[in-house]
Amino acid sequence: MTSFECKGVLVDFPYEPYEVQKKYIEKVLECLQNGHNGVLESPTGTGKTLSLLCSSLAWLLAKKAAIQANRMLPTESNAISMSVNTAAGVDKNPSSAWNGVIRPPRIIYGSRTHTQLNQVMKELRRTNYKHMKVGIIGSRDQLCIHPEVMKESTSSVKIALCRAKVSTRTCQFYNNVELKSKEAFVENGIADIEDLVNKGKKFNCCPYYGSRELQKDVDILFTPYNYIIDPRTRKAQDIQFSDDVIILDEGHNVEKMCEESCSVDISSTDIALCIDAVTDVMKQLYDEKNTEFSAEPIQLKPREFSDDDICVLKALFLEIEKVIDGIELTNGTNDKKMEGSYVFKLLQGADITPSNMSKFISFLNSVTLYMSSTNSNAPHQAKEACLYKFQQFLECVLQSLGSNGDPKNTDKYFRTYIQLEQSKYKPKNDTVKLKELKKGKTLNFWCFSPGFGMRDLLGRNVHCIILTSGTLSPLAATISEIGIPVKVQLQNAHVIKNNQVCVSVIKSGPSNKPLICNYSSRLGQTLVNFSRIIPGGTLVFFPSYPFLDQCVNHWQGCNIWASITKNKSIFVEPKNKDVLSNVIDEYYNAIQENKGAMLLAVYRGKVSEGLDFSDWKARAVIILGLPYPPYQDPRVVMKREYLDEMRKENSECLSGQEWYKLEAIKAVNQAMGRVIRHIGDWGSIIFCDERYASFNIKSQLSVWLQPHIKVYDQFSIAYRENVKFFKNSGATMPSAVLFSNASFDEPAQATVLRSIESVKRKALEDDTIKLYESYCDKNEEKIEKKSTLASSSSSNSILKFVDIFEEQTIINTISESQPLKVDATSDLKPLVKKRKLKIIPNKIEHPKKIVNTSIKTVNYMANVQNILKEKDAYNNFISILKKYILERNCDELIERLDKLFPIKTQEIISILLGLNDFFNHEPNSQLVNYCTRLKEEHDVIN
Ligand SMILES: Nc1ncnc2c1ncn2[C@@H]1O[C@H](COP(=O)(O)OP(=O)(O)OP(=O)(O)O)[C@@H](O)[C@H]1O
Repeated sequence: MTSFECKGVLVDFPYEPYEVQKKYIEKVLECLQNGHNGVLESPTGTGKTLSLLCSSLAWLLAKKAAIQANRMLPTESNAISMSVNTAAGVDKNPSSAWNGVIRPPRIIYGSRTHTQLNQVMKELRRTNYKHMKVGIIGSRDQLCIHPEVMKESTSSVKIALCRAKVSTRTCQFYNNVELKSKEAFVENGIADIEDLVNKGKKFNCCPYYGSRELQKDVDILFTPYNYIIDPRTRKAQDIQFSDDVIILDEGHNVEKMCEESCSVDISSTDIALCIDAVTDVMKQLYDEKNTEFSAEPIQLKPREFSDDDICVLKALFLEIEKVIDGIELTNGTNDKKMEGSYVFKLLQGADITPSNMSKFISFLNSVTLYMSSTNSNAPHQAKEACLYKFQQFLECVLQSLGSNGDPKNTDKYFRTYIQLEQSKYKPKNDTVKLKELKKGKTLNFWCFSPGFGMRDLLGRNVHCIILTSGTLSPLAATISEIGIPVKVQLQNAHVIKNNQVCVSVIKSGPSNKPLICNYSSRLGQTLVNFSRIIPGGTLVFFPSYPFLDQCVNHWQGCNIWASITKNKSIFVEPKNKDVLSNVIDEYYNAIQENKGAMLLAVYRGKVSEGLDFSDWKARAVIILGLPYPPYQDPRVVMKREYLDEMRKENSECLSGQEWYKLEAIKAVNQAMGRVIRHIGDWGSIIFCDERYASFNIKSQLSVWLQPHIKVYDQFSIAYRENVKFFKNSGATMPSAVLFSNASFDEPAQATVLRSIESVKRKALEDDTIKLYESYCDKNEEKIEKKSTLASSSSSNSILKFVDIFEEQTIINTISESQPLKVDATSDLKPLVKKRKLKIIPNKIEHPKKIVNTSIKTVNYMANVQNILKEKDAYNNFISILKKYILERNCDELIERLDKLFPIKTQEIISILLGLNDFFNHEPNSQLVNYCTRLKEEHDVIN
């Protein structure tokens, strides 16, 4: 543990701080002392979390001391008082007082997920501040311990059921909150969600409500940041600020979340279910009256509305349904783009206006409460959830007026978009007829300004907001989007040395054709090559799931997939997040088994953030394409249009096109940040797309990475550089320990490693060398074994042969120094000379064995390409071949070839005849006869 002074504040730190940490801490203190907002970027692994925790809590102690000192020693001239006041900084909201007593602020620490917060809490345990009062906010999903509520599958039903039990005081755990929550939840130590649940069970006390009670009195409150940003969640959780400091860690998604949390939609089906819900309530009211005379009256919550109210509500929903039905969509596009306030006009048609909306919302709230307390069967709950959804819709629409209730805000920051309803969920019962669904519409109310939500947050008596992440580049764009005044900025360098990262932009693939995302074959061959030299884990990012699927299908249909799997086990990020953890476990296991693994994932997906890919879990990230948002997507179109309008008013605002491009870059920055996770980590970032060579794109990538970028025109040179990198780093980096010897799940592995004395370090290096040798030996063995196979057997699959043709769109003679174009370990005759690759610590092995290659095949395809010239014609040739192989219809083959080559030169006839060489196992006499005939004709003519 070390202590140092920064801006008059004494900061205790568990390690000797890195230079970048000192800079970071200084900026945090600048924000806290002056009440200024900050946007701070510091790459992953630079120890942001510790810096944030130690600096903010050190400042909080100074602030508390200042409050105390001012109470005891009110004279400004007092030296002690002056120094603590300097450290504490300005009193931005001097009115922050509880019961007349000035209350110190809280640090509200928001991160994206609870998993990330658990990591933060682990870091807190390492510090001298671990004894400060800690709170955590969780949802009912995470904290509820009532067996009946827990077994429900959807959050909205859980909420409804919980609220019903609380309001009728039928939850024993809730009933114990008042008595037992202090005993259960207040004690020394940092309790995470799991601890709260365990304590709740032990004391029979509700962790959700119990922990909520105590949150007002903590020093630091951990919460997923949607609880801070989303106004509706804030309200539901009763989160109020009082001169508190808001930290939004992992804040690269904050802009999106701000927009999302202020956007809503409602569909015709939802309204139909609301009508059903109200009809059910009417029936219930009728039954209620009848049960008054039954022998055992049912316990009901006293309702807060009359029978007449509920009839009015039904009439209102019928009116809304009519209004939505009556919206005329634009011919052709079947949608309608309108200004934000259009929603108010629609609602006015059903007599819902801004002035009566709040009343209406609380009326809806009492109806849903009544429903949840009286009936809990599934269809009933689905309807109740829709009623709740409509209530949320209205709340969001009302909030669009802003804190000052100005209708101009709605038009300035929001847009309405109406489209035909996509049937997301089918009605389970007869309540909604299908034909009604078909003509249904969805009313989207979208916020396009993250600044709207951020300004709202800032206006709620907060001391300052610090937005931080490893990837906020380009900073100016981020600041422009969040739309609040930002006085403190930082873009930190990395803590790693130059030899720990290799960044290559590769402009062309192994076949020397430009690398760009459309060509799955070229990308596939690139991956085949890299799969041979990257040790441990490799992450490959794709711009979208459809493109990922397309590549996987294509590669599985040819030899690419098989070639990669010989070097690495391949895993694909599933769309369903429930199975993701299994896939990740298997990926980790495959890496531990020494063969290594490759994980194909999508930008903005689960793999691109939040999972641990330190050390061997990702020694390389391969970047494919540029993940622009879907250009035609209505929301993307409207966001671009919105920004262009804003740009006219404010030249500092991003234009639609700028935003669109930056969205792609931000996703890339996030994905490539997976590779270096701590000071001892090392790895390669490989951009497989020529567009990254352009200044415009390069200059938007994370600042720390830019000096490392090397652009390669030729694949072979980039490949060799990477071979060298893996050889050198593998041999010299201390953290290149075999993780099978270390605890795989321990994120602080690096820290442990760093503390290993130099003697042990030598042993680690030896381990590293062994690891490389084992990779190398295995690889070599495989190559030798399979090469023999390949040369001894003739092509056993013509279909594969055709695929190879398709993959190898260019077939030039390849020098031995070049990387491989085709996998020599495949069952096919290799098309090119193959270099045997061996990675050893001190030198790169040069090819020893050259597999006999079919130059004839190479030349053949080159000739076909030469003659056909046009890409379409060449593709047609391949498809004719494929079809023939599948269907064996020789007449059709000849007929189509005849058309494809209308002029029959000697060369063309040779080509056609030459085809037979590739049909080794099935000589095609018809083709031979056809060619003979052509030759005779040709000879006659000439
Ligand atoms: N000065 C230091 N010396 C040694 N270890 C440190 C130092 N600072 C932080 N660490 C440790 O380094 C590890 C990596 O830091 P951490 O993950 O907090 O970085 P980060 O920048 O917060 O990353 P992320 O972007 O993922 O939040 C942690 O285990 C942390 O305890």
